[in-house]
Amino acid sequence: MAESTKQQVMEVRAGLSHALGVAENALERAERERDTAVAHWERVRAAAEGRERKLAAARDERLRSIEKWHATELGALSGAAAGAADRAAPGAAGEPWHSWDTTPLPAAAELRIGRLLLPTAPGAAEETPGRPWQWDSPEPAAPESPEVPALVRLLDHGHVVVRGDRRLGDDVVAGLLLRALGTSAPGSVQVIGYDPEHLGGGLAGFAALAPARVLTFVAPNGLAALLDELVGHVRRINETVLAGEYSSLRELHTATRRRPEPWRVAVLLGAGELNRHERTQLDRLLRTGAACGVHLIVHGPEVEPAAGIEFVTAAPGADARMSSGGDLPVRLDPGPPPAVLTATCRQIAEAVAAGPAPVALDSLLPDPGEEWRESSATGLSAPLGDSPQGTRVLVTLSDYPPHALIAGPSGTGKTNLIYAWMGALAARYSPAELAFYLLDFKEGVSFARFAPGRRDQSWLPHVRLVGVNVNTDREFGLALLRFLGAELRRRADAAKQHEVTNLAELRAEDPSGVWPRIVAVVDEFQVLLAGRDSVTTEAVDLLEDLARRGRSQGIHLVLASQDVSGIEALWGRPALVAQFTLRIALPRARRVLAEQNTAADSLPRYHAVINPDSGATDANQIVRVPAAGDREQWSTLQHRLWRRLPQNSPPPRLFDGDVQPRLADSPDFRALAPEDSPAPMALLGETIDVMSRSARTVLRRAPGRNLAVLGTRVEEACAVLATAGRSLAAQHTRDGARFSIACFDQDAQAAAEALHARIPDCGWYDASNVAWLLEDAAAESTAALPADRPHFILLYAADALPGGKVAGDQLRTVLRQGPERRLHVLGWWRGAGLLRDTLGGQASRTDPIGAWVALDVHGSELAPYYPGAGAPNWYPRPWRALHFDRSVHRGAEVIIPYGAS
Ligand SMILES: Nc1ncnc2c1ncn2[C@@H]1O[C@H](COP(=O)(O)OP(=O)(O)OP(=O)(O)O)[C@@H](O)[C@H]1O
Repeated sequence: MAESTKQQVMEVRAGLSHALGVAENALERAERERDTAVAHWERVRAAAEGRERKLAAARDERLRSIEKWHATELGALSGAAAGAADRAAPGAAGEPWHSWDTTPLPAAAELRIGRLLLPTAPGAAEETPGRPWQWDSPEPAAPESPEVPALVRLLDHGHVVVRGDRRLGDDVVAGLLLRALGTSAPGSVQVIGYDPEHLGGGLAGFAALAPARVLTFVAPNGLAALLDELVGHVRRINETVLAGEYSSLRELHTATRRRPEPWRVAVLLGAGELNRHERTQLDRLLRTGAACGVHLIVHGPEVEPAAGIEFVTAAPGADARMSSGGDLPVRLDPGPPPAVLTATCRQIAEAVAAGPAPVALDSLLPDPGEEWRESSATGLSAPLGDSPQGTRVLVTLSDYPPHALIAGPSGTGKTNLIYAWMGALAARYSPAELAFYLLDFKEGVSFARFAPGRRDQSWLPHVRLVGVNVNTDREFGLALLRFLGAELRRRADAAKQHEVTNLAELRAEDPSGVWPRIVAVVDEFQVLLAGRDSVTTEAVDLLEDLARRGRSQGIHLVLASQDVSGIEALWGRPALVAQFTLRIALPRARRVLAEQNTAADSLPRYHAVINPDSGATDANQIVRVPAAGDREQWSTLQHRLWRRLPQNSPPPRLFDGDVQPRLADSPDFRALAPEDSPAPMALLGETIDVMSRSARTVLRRAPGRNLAVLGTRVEEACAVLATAGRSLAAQHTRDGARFSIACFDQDAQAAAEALHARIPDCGWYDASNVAWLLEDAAAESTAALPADRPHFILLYAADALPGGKVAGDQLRTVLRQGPERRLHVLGWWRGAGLLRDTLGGQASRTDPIGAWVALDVHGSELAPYYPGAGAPNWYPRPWRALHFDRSVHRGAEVIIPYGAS
């Protein structure tokens, strides 16, 4: 190969290697530059990432703090809302149904219908990403934030209109009503239902309230009347209760703590169209009712939004709304469980039927140590209780009103009212200022507590007389009236003497005299006036006189009656009734107030209408009477007053018609002493009188001075003869009189023997030897001169005298002629006709029997032994006898034989 070629190859090679070298250098440089650029990029990117991270961290941090703040703030707000709700709706107003119970509150509360669904923080809503906020969980699981109840204002605030789903709306209405009832005192919420579609079915769960009239229904056509009535209440309350002084009952309650009117909640259900009048009245009530405690719950009729009206839209789930909650969803509570509803209604009805808790008697009394400070010179005044407005109601007896008429059906508290009144008077006036005379014609012993008894020896110091169990002894009423009549005359005489006209003046003129005002209380007085007989006639005359003239002499009558007949008994005597200007009516009392005055019809239990103006409506005062019936409470007062009495003060006279008096207790018997009086006195029994006096017949030396006891009742006949025998014996020394007893009835043997044993040297005769006695007595009776000592012959069953005509003639001789010669027969005949036989048959004269005591013998049978044409008015009754003595009596008197003593 040529050199040049070689050369050329070498040159090419050199050129190539040079070029390669250059290229390698360039590559190397380029690669370095690339590395530098990559490193730079890497740095920039790292820096960028770092920055991004920092920013994200900062953002996250910020977000977290925002969320935290939000959650805290929301929690605090819902906590505050829940707390406020608890305060606004405590107890039964807000408690869930499962733990619900009634809790009467001092003031009206807001009422829960469900709960407000508040927004919650996003952290609590993981399941629904993408939504910044969510409504809290519809499940009943406890929400994160405290539950905020949805509350509506009803009582004392406004009205509630429920719309939307009918069934859920019914639940809202039921819940609201139950909470309203459960948060107020029983009876203070009255519900009136208008349910034309379901005829009350919409409020069926509340049916238990109906008997207590806490719930009433109006008829389907009664809406207008109901609205009119409610408007009437609003007008009346505005005029007479708020009377310009308060703007609402709520304000009145806040100022005085009193609530004189109930809340009236009218529930209007159904979707009927309202007519113009109804619409106008409804609008009136919506505007003005709440201030007067008249509230509407409307679930049906359309109502325009207005202040004070809460609109609740019932819907399931979270779709319910209430107007005061804005857009916040409401989850409504279910309706109250039926068991809770019925149990509560029953409990409320029972509480209403049982009436309000009694007030204590102490509330009427002055403080201990302050008793007996008042003067009765011008009248007697004492509180009887509080009015519904909380003011004291004073009851006065004076010149006007002088007398009182009290009426109330049995069990309404008439006796209690009398006790309370007496207690209030007795604590204020001393016995020198006030005296009570008490008579109870009711069966029972209600006034007995005022007199000493076996268990309690104390008595009410003012009480001078207590008559109990006198329902068959109308004569005792008469005796009281006679006694008061005599006292009236005594006072009138004293007034004349001092030239004064009334008690106040008499007391001023005669400061040392004791002139207490007398209050005579006659319970069930109509018994006294029942019957067309001499007792009624005389009682009415006496009553009339006392009522008319007693006023100025300080004698006050208080007549009480439980039934209308009591008042009717007086009704034919307008002049008498007119004097009884103080009228007291207990619940449902009839005729005691003026005819148009119906206040007693709507009186609650333990209340009374006090009316000092003859029952005129304007003078009504309602009073809540305290409980005075409780023996404990009463005896505390009685003992307190009794201890103030001076030692040895006499107890009152207690006349108990059920108790047989004892001869040994008779003041007249105890006063007897042997004195050989020419007019020995045979006591016979106790008279029915204010003073405990013994009936007597005087066996002086005069024709007819014999005594006949007539009737078949052995025990009573023996009691009368024993009384006569013992009292006669007590008036003679051992030899001062001769006593002979003859007994022809086996049943009377023991009693006759007992008397025989009590009388010293008393002769004893029976069928075997009575002939001697009669022979002897007949001879004495026809002797020329009277005996030097009396001879009392006591014959038991004289009609069974043996010895035929001879003995009969002898006895007749003794009866006719003996008394003039100091021989007196005290005989028991077992019938009025049998006595007539002894005297000689139908045509015979009866004047040998100057005195008689009749037992179970009818008045008509006594006619022959009674002067004039008539017969005494007498219907036999156990352990009572009729006594008549020609020498002293105008009419016969009822007596009570002395019992075994
Ligand atoms: N104001 C009252 N507060 C509490 N209890 C009362 C009150 N008034 C009466 N009661 C109670 O009611 C019952 C009946 O009362 P009360 O005997 O006075 O009636 P009444 O009208 O006299 O009845 P009756 O004529 O049948 O005797 C009693 O048990 C009594 O204790």
